[in-house]
Amino acid sequence: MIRAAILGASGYVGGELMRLIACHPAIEVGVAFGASNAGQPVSAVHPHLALAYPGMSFAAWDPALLKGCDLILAALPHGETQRLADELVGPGIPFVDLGADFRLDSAAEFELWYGEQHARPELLGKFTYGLPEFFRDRIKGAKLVAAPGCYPTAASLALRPLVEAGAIETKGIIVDAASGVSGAGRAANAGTHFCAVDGSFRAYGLTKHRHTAEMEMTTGAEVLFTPHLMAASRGILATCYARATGPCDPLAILHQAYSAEPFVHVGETPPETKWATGSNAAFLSARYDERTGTVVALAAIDNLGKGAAGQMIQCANLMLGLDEGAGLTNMGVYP
Ligand SMILES: NC(=O)C1=CN([C@@H]2O[C@H](COP(=O)(O)OP(=O)(O)OC[C@H]3O[C@@H](n4cnc5c(N)ncnc54)[C@H](OP(=O)(O)O)[C@@H]3O)[C@@H](O)[C@H]2O)C=CC1
Ligand SMILES: CC(=O)N[C@@H](CCC(=O)OP(=O)(O)O)C(=O)O
Repeated sequence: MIRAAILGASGYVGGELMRLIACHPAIEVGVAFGASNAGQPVSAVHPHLALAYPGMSFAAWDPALLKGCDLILAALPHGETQRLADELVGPGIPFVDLGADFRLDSAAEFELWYGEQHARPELLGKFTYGLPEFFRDRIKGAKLVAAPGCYPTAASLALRPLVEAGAIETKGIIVDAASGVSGAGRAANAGTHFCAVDGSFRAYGLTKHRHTAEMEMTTGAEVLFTPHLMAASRGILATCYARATGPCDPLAILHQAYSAEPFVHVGETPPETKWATGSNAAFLSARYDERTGTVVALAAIDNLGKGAAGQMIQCANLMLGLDEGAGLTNMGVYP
């Protein structure tokens, strides 16, 4: 078995990684690192995983514990992977990072969107962007992969084939996307606790959300992105609007682009976040509106699935030469 070290294992993404790995035929958890939860039993922090990890506790960070591990999966707060780069990159163990630290390949872009200097600019560009549907060949055999998070995954899956087909203009694309609250991590704050979210719906990060940079990098188009917070635990729905270059059939373009993709379903029915809950699936649809000359394209994913842990496992499978879908065969949970 391949032994995985998970950093941030006590968080929401970490828990989802451990849930997926519990059913993975070729990967097991070698060590699960926590920070404030170091020393706690896994079952105390992730009670739903009690049967899968009896007797396992979260370890405090110690790079010596990476010895004997064949894979590193990091789901840490922003900035932590830059700080730990020597310890994580140095040993040459295949490493999938879910943080945004190494997703962009230019220090200037990073500074522009994150408002801070990158601590390890020489490592930018050494990571492969972990969106298998577009960069599968580069991920296969890569040692360092930076997997995209939830919003860029959803928007890029919906838009990139339409840009590539020349069906939409590459200026003025609008992405309105809504996320479940788990997208903000386990710790609640004034904007994410129950009373703030229950029965409400709000936009945030107007015009400057940092994920805009990744959407532009992956689609090659100019994007105005507005994220919203929805009163649900999980799920992302991205609704994307673009001016058509002429009459087109965007649904046919998406069908063709993803016909061989194991985790992408293209259909006529506008997708719902709930279809993807607990799975690595992405559900897409699209229309051309003749009256306004607009294409509307939609993508629904689970932010913790295809938007996080599922994507990381899919990348790890490719990096390690395993079956791409290993450990990811479960369908969504519904209702
Ligand atoms: N939630 C989502 O849907 C998505 C999240 N991401 C990204 O994935 C990463 C993790 O997100 P998520 O799981 O939601 O976050 P959580 O806040 O739920 O979990 C964070 C994890 O990191 C640990 N941690 C906190 N501080 C440190 C530190 N200084 N050093 C080492 N470990 C630390 C925590 O340990 P402890 O709890 O023990 O203190 C916990 O295990 C973030 O970068 C996020 O932006 C990307 C895509 C989607
Ligand atoms: C609901 C919510 O707060 N979502 C987070 C996105 C989480 C995520 O995917 O973060 P990274 O891809 O940057 O790692 C946000 O908007 O900041």
